[in-house]
Amino acid sequence: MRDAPVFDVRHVLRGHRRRLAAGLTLGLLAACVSLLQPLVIGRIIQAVSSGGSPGGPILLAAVLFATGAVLSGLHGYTMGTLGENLVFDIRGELARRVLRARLPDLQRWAEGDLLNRLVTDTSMARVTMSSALAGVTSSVFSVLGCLTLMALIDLRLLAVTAGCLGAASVVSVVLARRIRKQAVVNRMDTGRYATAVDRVLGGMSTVKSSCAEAREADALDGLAGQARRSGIRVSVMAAGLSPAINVGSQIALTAVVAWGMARVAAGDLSLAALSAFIMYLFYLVSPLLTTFTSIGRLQQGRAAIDRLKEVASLPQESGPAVPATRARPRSGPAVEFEGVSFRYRESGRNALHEVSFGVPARGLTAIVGPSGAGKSTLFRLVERFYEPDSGRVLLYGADAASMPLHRVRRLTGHVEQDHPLMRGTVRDNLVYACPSAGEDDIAEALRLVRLDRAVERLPERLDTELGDGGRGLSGGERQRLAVARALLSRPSIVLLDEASANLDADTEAELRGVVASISRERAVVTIAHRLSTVMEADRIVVMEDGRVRAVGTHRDLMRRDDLYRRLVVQQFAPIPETHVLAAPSPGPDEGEARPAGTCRR
Ligand SMILES: Nc1ncnc2c1ncn2[C@@H]1O[C@H](COP(=O)(O)OP(=O)(O)OP(=O)(O)O)[C@@H](O)[C@H]1O
Repeated sequence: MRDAPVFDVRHVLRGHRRRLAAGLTLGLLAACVSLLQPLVIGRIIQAVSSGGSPGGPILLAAVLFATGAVLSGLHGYTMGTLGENLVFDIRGELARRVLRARLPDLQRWAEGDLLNRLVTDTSMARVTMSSALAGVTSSVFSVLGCLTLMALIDLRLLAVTAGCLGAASVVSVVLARRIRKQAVVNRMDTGRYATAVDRVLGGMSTVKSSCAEAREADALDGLAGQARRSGIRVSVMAAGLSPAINVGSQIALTAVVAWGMARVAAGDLSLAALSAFIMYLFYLVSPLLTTFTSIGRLQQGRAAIDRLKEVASLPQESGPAVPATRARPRSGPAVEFEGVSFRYRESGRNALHEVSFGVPARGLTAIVGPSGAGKSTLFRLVERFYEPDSGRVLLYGADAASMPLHRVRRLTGHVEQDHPLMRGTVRDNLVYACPSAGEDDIAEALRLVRLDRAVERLPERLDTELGDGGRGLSGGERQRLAVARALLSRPSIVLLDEASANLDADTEAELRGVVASISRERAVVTIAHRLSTVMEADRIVVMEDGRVRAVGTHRDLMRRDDLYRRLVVQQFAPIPETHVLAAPSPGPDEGEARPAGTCRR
């Protein structure tokens, strides 16, 4: 495992230095041009009052207005595209880190929360970077320019202005900090809401069949209300930014006019200088307001970026993430467990204890045992989703821990127990692990799992769209499609987790034939609760409480392993007569509609 390298906006900004520099330069030029405008307007007034021709200054003013408009448009465009490019990079980097994250760490995250961060928080970061960054950069230049020109006119009036606006600025800075804290809370509340929505959408049929719609709607309302309250707190604080600056500037204006006029009367200051100063004071207010409201928005964006940093810090899988090439198996057993012990971090006890057994390079190896015995955990270790705490997993004699990850995954084809399919067409699902598969290979894989006729009957055949989890196919068809997908990439080791769980007796018998034929040329390891599917396996590994209890053939194990014998007997025992004959005694309301209120869900 390796930790993800530091993810920071500054780090991401490095790749966009030129555009940033261009944006800042344009902002600076736009500010300079707008600062020149009062000077030229002064010259127009002067020309008119002295009876001269104002044509020249008017033309200059027109040029300045046009140049200012073009420059600020270009500045907005440059900073806007900078924001979009930055967020594009951030999204790409985050997607790569999520895809390469270690599965156990990733699975600790609620899917809804992760989705909310990747979509909503990145959008928020985009708004921050495109509009708020543009606002801050251009307005800061205008503020600094105004202050410089005001200082040149009269330092003492500037001190009064700075005193009044400085106090307002301190209030605004304090508010901006609080906005960030509240924005973090609001983003978390929104994340909780997204998680709850995702949970409900994922279990919609359970919600409906449990009559839980009203309960879930109330729970969602509660979470939405929480997000609303924290959102309102952010808005209230953000709304306080403008009044603080407005009040500060009004007090400054009153003080400057009152004291300035007194000084004009005393002959200490010219009326022209006071007018120019007041004009700049008016000019100062708008960029100052933009600066602080943009800072407020930047703080909200930083809250979103902080949440993105948490996603980016997900520990990454080790091994080079290079395009996979087909791994060439060496001789020897396909898989060997050597004294492997393993405990899930969340769990108090070991899922596997000192497990040792081998899987030959050819043939069918079955793993059986009661629920929770550790069977699926073995597959997770072979695929290196998890690393053993002690012991080794060897693939064709090489320690899987020291092999490049893509090689381990290329060696194996895994049919998982749950959700083996994704939204997309039948073809997308089939060629997922082997996008270059040809039509003949696809047809052959479908024929092998006896799915060819079922696919022919679909409205768009291979191009029929499936819903989430493969909705649109029956459970058995989904399972066979997942097996076909695993076979299509021609792995050396096929891992089938409960691969026959959803099959009817005929299809199960057919699939058994398929498994037997593919196991002639590769290692097939299958986990099955239905022992009928594995009785012909070349070797059967019996697991109990995370330990290997016995290894042998069906005949062997029937003779010498109590647990195996019990599992077989339980499965093939006839249904006791009491279970067949004993019907539930009729209740008082038998045949009548269930009275209202009986369902207390
Ligand atoms: N992600 C996990 N986090 C914590 N504990 C887990 C996790 N997955 C499995 N376990 C625990 O590890 C043990 C072995 O689980 P495993 O899924 O390997 O059993 P199994 O034999 O495949 O069971 P089944 O036949 O019911 O699928 C169980 O006690 C289970 O509760």
